[in-house]
Amino acid sequence: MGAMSPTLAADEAWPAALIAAAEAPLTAGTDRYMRAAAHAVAAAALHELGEHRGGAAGARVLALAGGGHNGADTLLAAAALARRGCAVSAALATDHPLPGALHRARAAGVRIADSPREAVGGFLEAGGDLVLDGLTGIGASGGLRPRAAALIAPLLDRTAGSAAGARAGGRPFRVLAVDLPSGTGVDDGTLPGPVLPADRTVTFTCLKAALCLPPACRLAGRVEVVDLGLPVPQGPPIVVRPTRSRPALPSPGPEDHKYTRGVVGLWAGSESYPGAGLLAASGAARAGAGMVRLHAPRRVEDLVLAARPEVVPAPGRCQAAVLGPGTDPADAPRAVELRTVLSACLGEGAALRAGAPAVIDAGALPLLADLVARGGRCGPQHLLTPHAGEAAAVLSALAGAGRPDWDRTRVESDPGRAALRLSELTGATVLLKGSPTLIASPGRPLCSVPAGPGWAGTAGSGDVLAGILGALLAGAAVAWEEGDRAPGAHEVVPVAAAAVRLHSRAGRLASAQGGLSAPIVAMDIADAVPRAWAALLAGS
Ligand SMILES: NC(=O)C1=CN([C@@H]2O[C@H](COP(=O)(O)OP(=O)(O)OC[C@H]3O[C@@H](n4cnc5c(N)ncnc54)[C@H](OP(=O)(O)O)[C@@H]3O)[C@@H](O)[C@H]2O)[C@@H](O)CC1
Ligand SMILES: Nc1ncnc2c1ncn2[C@@H]1O[C@H](COP(=O)(O)OP(=O)(O)O)[C@@H](O)[C@H]1O
Repeated sequence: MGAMSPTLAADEAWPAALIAAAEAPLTAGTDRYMRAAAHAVAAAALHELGEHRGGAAGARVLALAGGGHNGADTLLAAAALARRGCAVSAALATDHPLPGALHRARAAGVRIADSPREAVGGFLEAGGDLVLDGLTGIGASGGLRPRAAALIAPLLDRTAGSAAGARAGGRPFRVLAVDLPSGTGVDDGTLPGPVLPADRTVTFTCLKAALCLPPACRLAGRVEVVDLGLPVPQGPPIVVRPTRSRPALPSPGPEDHKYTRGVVGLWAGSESYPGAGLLAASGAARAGAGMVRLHAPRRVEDLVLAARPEVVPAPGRCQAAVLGPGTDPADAPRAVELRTVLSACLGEGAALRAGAPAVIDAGALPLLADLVARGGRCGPQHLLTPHAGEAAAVLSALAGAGRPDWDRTRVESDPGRAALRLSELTGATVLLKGSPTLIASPGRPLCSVPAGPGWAGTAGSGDVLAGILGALLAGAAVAWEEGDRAPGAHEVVPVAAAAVRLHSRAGRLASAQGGLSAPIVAMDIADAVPRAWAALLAGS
């Protein structure tokens, strides 16, 4: 291991097996790293107790510990809290805890319960303050085994919502997860069984997929990545979660003009959903498109031009197409028009430059599924933007007769796999929208982009995103056109991620009212894009 090996990756996740293999040469035969992990957990616990009850002295803490190193971290953290004056009980889910850690916990005054289940009951009856969840870490597989699950069951009863939809709020105690919430699918973010939602997770060295991918990541609370001095695994991560890096936003210079900034061709809106045309046009215009050319029925044109006189309702060259926001599948002539443009983007026909970048949204997704089922193939420059229901429909359409079907519930319970599968089947870059939005592109790690506040999940919000994507894609496509080449996934994903980050940040800024979050409408998100742009460029 070279001296320069990084020891912290706060935005990237590797599979558990690679993490374990990278750290094994250093951790064998020493408890130095577990002590460092325990120190970080205890510090976070003291912070939680400070917020929750004003201090640690006399606080009631319950440590749930399993038989692996994660349980040992937790017992050592419990010992540290006992030394700070907390009343700490440990409920063990194993007959074989790591002996050194158990001994130290006992010596520090941690009460090791003879009946772990009674210890949990006692914690609840006494109005306990903080649970340390150290049942399992990266060494776990499958859902929690019965003995561990029995320890969290009474705590879950005090947690708002069902097990799958549970959230940390609305209960009288805080939960701090060690490395990751026990029982989550470590490498895929699924929920194979019950999980105690955390208010906060202290994780070590790098992120874990369970902390980036829904539904598991929604149960992790605030995530903190701690540097223990252990090496980050070599090779590409499985998930990246871009929150710190500067996003791929263009910065036009004096030599630029509207055409070098990129023209968006927008096929959006219908008699039934006219507003989608305006929202998508606003997203594109606000996100720096040099020009937006609108292709829409007269009613939509009138609506858009009344609010956005800069939009051009005439055909002409464009660098990226946005197809489908608010288009009506029942409008047959319009479907033919969309299909022609879509076919050209896939390289079959002359309506648009062959292989032209495109955002394929809402009403255009079933048309795309049909084209791919007939042998068409997308490239990474084609961005599919389904929500879970639309992803299920496209996956089902492509699965073929007699193959196991995807439905919305299956997509929602394993969105990472759904996004990867959809990208594999189509060749496209897939943005599976939600909180967070997942981006899958051929040969790339999954990218998980945190969402704005829940208020951003409002009608038309996806139309605004489609417009923002179109603007950034058109801007990037100017260079791809000049080079007369199709871009690789490594060039497209940063553009897509930047657009989602802009949308999320705009949602957050629009919703912010005096430190709290208030309702917004989709147009508020479009209007806040310039502020979001500046905030992201400033690195704030
Ligand atoms: N090594 C070090 O110095 C450092 C390690 N670090 C920490 O160690 C963690 C990794 O430790 P680990 O490899 O021991 O695995 P861990 O996650 O504790 O779980 C294994 C235990 O759980 C059990 N178990 C398995 N599946 C289960 C299930 N479904 N339901 C219930 N139980 C299940 C399994 O039982 P078994 O299969 O052996 O019977 C075994 O007892 C890592 O996440 C980080 O926190 C850091 O402190 C850095 C320094
Ligand atoms: N809970 C949530 N928190 C934040 N953003 C969300 C949430 N749910 C959905 N979103 C975002 O809202 C948008 C909804 O898109 P979509 O379902 O296509 O809406 P529409 O078709 O009405 O425009 C997506 O960008 C999605 O990521």
